[in-house]
Amino acid sequence: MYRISVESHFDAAHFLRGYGGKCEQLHGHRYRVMVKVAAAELDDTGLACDFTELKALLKPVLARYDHTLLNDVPPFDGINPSAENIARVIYEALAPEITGVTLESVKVWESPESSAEYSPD
Ligand SMILES: Nc1nc2c(c(=O)[nH]1)N=C([C@H](O)[C@H](O)COP(=O)(O)OP(=O)(O)OP(=O)(O)O)CN2
Ligand SMILES: [Zn+2]
Repeated sequence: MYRISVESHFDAAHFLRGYGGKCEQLHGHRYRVMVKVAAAELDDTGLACDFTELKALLKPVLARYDHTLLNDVPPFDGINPSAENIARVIYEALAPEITGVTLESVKVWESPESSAEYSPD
């Protein structure tokens, strides 16, 4: 099995409703996002999945959230924009777009020290 990943980022503000601490206040992050896919075989070019194509699929998904207040952007107007929820929402947006390889997980960093990763199993 081959596993490959691409990374990108977006900048956004958020707050965590009901958190009961400092993160309930409006603040911002440069969110780093890693997408991992797996493939059993390589194509004739020797690629499991073209990094460029994968990044092109990720770009419009992250553009929905870049330079926004996440709490105003669906579905985060209804669920908290935690790193966990952001990772799952990005996974679910990407999954239908990815063909020929398996989308394994999406990982979101709020800071260099703090991240959440979502995979459906
Ligand atoms: N499991 C999670 N815990 C927390 C999340 C989250 O998404 N998932 N988010 C937050 C806040 O968004 C907060 O911005 C991040 O908290 P923290 O890393 O503690 O804050 P700092 O970046 O200011 O780090 P310091 O080490 O305190 O400087 C909280 N928890
Ligand atoms: Zn935060």
